[in-house]
Amino acid sequence: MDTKILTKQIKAKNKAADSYMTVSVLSGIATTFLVVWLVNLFITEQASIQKIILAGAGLCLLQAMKAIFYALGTGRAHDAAYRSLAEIRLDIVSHLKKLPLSFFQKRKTGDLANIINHDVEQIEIYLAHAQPEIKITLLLPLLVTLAMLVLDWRLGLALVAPFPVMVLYQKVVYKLWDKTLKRYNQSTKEMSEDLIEYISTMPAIKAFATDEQKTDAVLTRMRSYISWVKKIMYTVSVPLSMVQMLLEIGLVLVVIVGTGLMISGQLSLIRFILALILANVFSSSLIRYMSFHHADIVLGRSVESIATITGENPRPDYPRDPSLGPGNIELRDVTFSYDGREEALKEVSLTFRENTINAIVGSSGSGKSTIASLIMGFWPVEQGRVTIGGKNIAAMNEGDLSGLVAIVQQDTFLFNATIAENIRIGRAGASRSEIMEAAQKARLHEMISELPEGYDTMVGEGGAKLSGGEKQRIAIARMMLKNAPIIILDEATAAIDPYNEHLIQEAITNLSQNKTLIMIAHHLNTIVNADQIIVMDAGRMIARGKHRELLDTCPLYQEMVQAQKKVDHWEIKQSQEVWT
Ligand SMILES: Nc1ncnc2c1ncn2[C@@H]1O[C@H](COP(=O)(O)OP(=O)(O)OP(=O)(O)O)[C@@H](O)[C@H]1O
Repeated sequence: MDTKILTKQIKAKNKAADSYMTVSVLSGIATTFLVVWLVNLFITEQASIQKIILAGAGLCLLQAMKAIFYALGTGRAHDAAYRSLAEIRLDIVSHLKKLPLSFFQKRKTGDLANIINHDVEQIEIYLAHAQPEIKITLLLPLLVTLAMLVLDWRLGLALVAPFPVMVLYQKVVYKLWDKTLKRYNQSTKEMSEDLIEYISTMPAIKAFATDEQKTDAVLTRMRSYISWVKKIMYTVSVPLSMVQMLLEIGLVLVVIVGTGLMISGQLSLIRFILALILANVFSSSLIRYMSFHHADIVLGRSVESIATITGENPRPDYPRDPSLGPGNIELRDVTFSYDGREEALKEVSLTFRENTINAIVGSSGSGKSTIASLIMGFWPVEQGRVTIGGKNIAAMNEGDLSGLVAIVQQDTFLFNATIAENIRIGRAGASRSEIMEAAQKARLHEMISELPEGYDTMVGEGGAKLSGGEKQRIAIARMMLKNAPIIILDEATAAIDPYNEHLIQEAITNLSQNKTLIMIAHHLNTIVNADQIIVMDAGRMIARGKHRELLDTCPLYQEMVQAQKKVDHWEIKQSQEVWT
């Protein structure tokens, strides 16, 4: 959704609120006329008890109407604003879900969070407060000008004489506001990006307490934000007081022209009083209009930010295909780059046959995880193709693809919810006994049973209360529930204690029965029995075969096995040193 459509949707007429506000304004104007009529009665000595009671009752009624209809109008406006706010947030969130991962690579979390919180909030301010007020504050001067022209055309002209100057001045001021707001928004965005990054990297910041410069950088950003807040205050308040001055020139002109007319006998005192009251209403409501119009500019900026999300093209929504089955996975001449510059994969062609155990090995950065990401459809493949069961995944429905492939990543993401809820992510609606069965197969059940609250234990933010190995097994339990025919396992690089590693191996064996398994292996001893091992080097596949074949034919594989043996020997030596 682009800026224009979004603005139109936001500003869509709220007829009920508009009509209530109009009645409220008309009641206010009628009150003014009634007061003038009452004053006239006293001046012309025509006031009687009945007339005074009548005017009093009329005033009470009009004031009550003004207040009641104003409350109804703003109530409706608030109602529409909160509905609109919720709808826009839901639209953004559902749109985000459809966007490819490349989008999240380009944008920072703090920036997106700022748009969803701060920018969307501006829409509420506009719809609930500014929009109804802008309408009143515009309607009022219009009616007042008409009334003034009817009262005396010369006074009407005197009132609106400074108006053209004010319009010109306003144009200049709006440009200034717009420019300052742009910088202010940028500063808000940078500050929230930095703050979120700062909080999420707190362990690293603490670890480098003496040398770290991040805190200073965050403080500098905050100071810059505060200075922009101050600038915004000045750029709004100073021009507003100038506008006030310009408008009061109209009031002064009415006083001068009115006095002249009164002296020459062309204007009665009562009409002069009415003109002064009307001129006052005119200038005060135009000043309010100007200050609320500022919200219009803020809205424009917020809509622009929101459109940077909603205007992004989502992955095409292909229809679901019930005939889709697993089959072989093939990569044909795949060349892929994350940033359009460096190639992470170069002309890779390979096949993972259905129901086989496969491993991908290679040095760090050789492209192993990239192969997994492309099979998962996380990134679009622009050169070459990836097929499952002969069907190009680029033309598959997202749900279909996700039903076929499951991934256990190095960093398992856990929600701050209970263990049971975190496992249920594998299949919404899974029963308690299915969750427990999955946990048993993932070798988690014993550990969970020892917790005081068992499956209802909260895991903490990002699974903070669980160990790395436990988190991985939760991910495996999720995959058990999901029961996808293809499993990709991105083995953890960090060392896991032998007991946990043994449990994870058992869990993986349970998970991968009668499935196609692709392991991105860092520990070569886990893959000696694989049906196929792919050796990657600098984005290219340089060999493939079984462990024995590769030991005979692939020098890089031999080197890797030798290096692994050294590490294993070192680890055994280390543990012996500990025990002796
Ligand atoms: N999201 C990303 N954006 C930009 N470049 C990336 C991204 N992910 C990986 N790369 C780059 O692509 C190349 C291949 O990375 P990949 O993660 O596939 O390697 P890997 O073999 O899995 O490494 P490791 O064993 O360290 O996990 C590397 O040069 C890496 O820097």
